Amino acid sequence: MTRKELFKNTLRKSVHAWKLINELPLSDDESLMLRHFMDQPGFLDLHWRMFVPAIKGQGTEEQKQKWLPLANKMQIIGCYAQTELGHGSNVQGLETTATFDPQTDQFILHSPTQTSSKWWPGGLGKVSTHAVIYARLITDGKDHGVHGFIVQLRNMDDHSPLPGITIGDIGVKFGNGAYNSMDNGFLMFDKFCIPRDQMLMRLSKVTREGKYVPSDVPRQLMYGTMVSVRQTIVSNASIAMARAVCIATRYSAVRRQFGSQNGGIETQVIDYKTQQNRLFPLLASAYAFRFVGEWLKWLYTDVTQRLEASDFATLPEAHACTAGLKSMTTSATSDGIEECRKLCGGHGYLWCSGLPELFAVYVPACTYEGDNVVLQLQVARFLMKTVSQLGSGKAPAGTTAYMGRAKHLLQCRSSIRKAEDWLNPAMVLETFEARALRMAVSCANNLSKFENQEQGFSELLADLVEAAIAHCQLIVVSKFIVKLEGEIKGKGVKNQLKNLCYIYALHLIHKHLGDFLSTNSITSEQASLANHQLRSLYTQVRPNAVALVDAFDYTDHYLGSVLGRYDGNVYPKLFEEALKDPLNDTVVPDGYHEYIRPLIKQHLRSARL
Ligand SMILES: CCCCCCCCCC/C=C\CCCCCCC/C=C/C(=O)SCCNC(=O)CCNC(=O)[C@H](O)C(C)(C)COP(=O)(O)OP(=O)(O)OC[C@H]1O[C@@H](n2cnc3c(N)ncnc32)[C@H](O)[C@@H]1OP(=O)(O)O
Ligand SMILES: Cc1cc2nc3c(=O)[nH]c(=O)nc-3n(C[C@H](O)[C@H](O)[C@H](O)COP(=O)(O)OP(=O)(O)OC[C@H]3O[C@@H](n4cnc5c(N)ncnc54)[C@H](O)[C@@H]3O)c2cc1C
Repeated sequence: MTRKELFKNTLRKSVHAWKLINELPLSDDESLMLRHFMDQPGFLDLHWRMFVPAIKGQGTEEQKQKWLPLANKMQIIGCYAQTELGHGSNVQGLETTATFDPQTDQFILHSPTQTSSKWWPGGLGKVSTHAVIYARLITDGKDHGVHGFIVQLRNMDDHSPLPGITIGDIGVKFGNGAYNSMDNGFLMFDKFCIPRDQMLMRLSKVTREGKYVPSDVPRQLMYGTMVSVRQTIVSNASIAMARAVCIATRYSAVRRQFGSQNGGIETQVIDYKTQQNRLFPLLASAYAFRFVGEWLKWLYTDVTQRLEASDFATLPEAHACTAGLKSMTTSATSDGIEECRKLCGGHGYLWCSGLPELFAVYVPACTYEGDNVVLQLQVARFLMKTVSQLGSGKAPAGTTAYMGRAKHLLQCRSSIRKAEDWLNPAMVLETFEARALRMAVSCANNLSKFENQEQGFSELLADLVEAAIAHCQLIVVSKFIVKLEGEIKGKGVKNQLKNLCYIYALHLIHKHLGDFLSTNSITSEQASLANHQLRSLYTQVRPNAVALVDAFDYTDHYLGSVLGRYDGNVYPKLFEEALKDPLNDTVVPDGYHEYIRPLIKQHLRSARL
């Protein structure tokens, strides 16, 4: 499809989905499932996942009563317009202004520079009638920082932009199809007025007289919508990883290369240890991200209930966990999808493998809802704070509880003696805890050598990100182990999950061996025992690998991959797909008479001469 056709088709699908949700009707969970199978980014994502939650989280009761019924019936369509041309990560650096005018009781929204143009919001370019806009609030000449506002963008009769608003699509993005179904947009305000009651005032307020009343709760609650989406992105990472792994695993069982003596049957590529060493950790990651996603959903629900009761104690941890896990799982999944493409050899590069589009549509997850490095630095700040409070009497809790055992973890030596010890959950956990704590403490020690903490932080950014990743990996490993300790129906299933859990942990040790050795969390002998155990786990997973991806229960239609077909009938179907290509509509291609024939004839003529 052309961009215009793709966009229009996405409108058609979205509206059809909305109709089904209402007619059947579907519950919230079923609607989410429908979105999942629609399988295309579109304006509904931003309306339901960001616009509505922003009003719910930051609006007053009156604002919710006014706007939510309209939004819930989709009589207005909204998006989340925060990022600008000049600033995305640095939210405090946004430039759009919202100046209160006491004469008219309105805010005047203005884009003072080109870099202040809103740039990127999904659904903004062509669809949304409304947006939650983030802008600097100015009253009586004083800048109070960034706040949210509900703004109507387009005329409800003919969809034209309201006077004072310039709006459009930012253009084609990475890949063919992929995220181009979405109208990511730009927006400029030219002294555009909105009534005062359209500032989202649950946190801070502006009175009729123009007095600014600051929030009596943490101002970071304004970032709550991002926290909520980051949490869902972790579960989505598992879905995307599982999809790529399903394709690569099934195809690896079908594909044969080498290994036959005198014309016998060749080896299935899945039997090569190199293939297993690249594929099985990704299979394990798909499961691991699912379990940590379930746990994160619980954590998010818990913090939401606490916030409603004005208990803000766990907010920093919820922020660190959602930010860090969003970052870690999306980076691993993007890399994993690309690895799956390579695991499928040349055919993985074909569009009909399903992997190129999956990669193209998935990879912006490393950037949206917070650049992955910027988010790990938030985790690092949280860790540095926690380390600095050790010994102050305030015991670290939740995912940093292990830091409370700093004395032991800083000096303990791993008691792994034989390869099977690497299947001991306590020993594995302690190894990850020691590595994470030692990396964090080492950063904190290095930071303390700087007179200026912020300067030190800047200097040590790369180390801090590594410490943050180590902490996040510990969370994933620990939640996998907790899952195994819970009730799992069927001994066979439990055994398979156990194998995957230890593959996940041991492959991380192998991949980050430098960290584990340099922090003395393990010795090189213990590292080689881990490798030995990993190879043995691969052998145990091998006979069940295809069943473990069949368990994701993806239909062929959803996978959209010739290589990942359930029936393994890959080669005839590759031919079928090739023959569908428009280039094969004619035997002699368009352009032959114009370019190829004259070229060949010229050679023939010169040959005769
Ligand atoms: C084959 C075809 C397949 C098709 C498949 C289709 C499938 C598609 C898959 C996708 C499906 C669904 C996806 C879901 C839908 C996703 C839609 C995505 C749309 C994207 C939207 C966006 O991107 S919106 C914009 C997001 N922007 C950001 O994330 C900006 C990042 N920056 C920030 O968050 C902040 O500025 C930053 C945290 C970096 C710093 O903030 P700042 O105010 O400067 O604060 P600091 O001074 O650093 O910190 C102050 C203290 O506040 C703490 N803190 C910061 N943030 C929070 C928070 N959120 N909550 C709580 N506390 C917070 C911070 O830690 C500091 O604390 P301290 O104690 O003072 O140290
Ligand atoms: C597909 C897609 C959809 C989007 N949808 C929306 C939407 O609906 N609404 C919306 O408001 N926004 C949206 N965005 C914008 C998105 O949220 C931002 O692009 C994202 O937050 C990153 O910000 P940035 O572009 O400013 O990156 P930058 O911050 O400019 O990042 C550039 C580089 O600088 C590095 N960097 C930046 N700051 C630091 C630092 N402090 N320390 C170290 N390194 C740093 C980053 O790691 C990165 O390598 C979308 C983006 C994409 C790609």
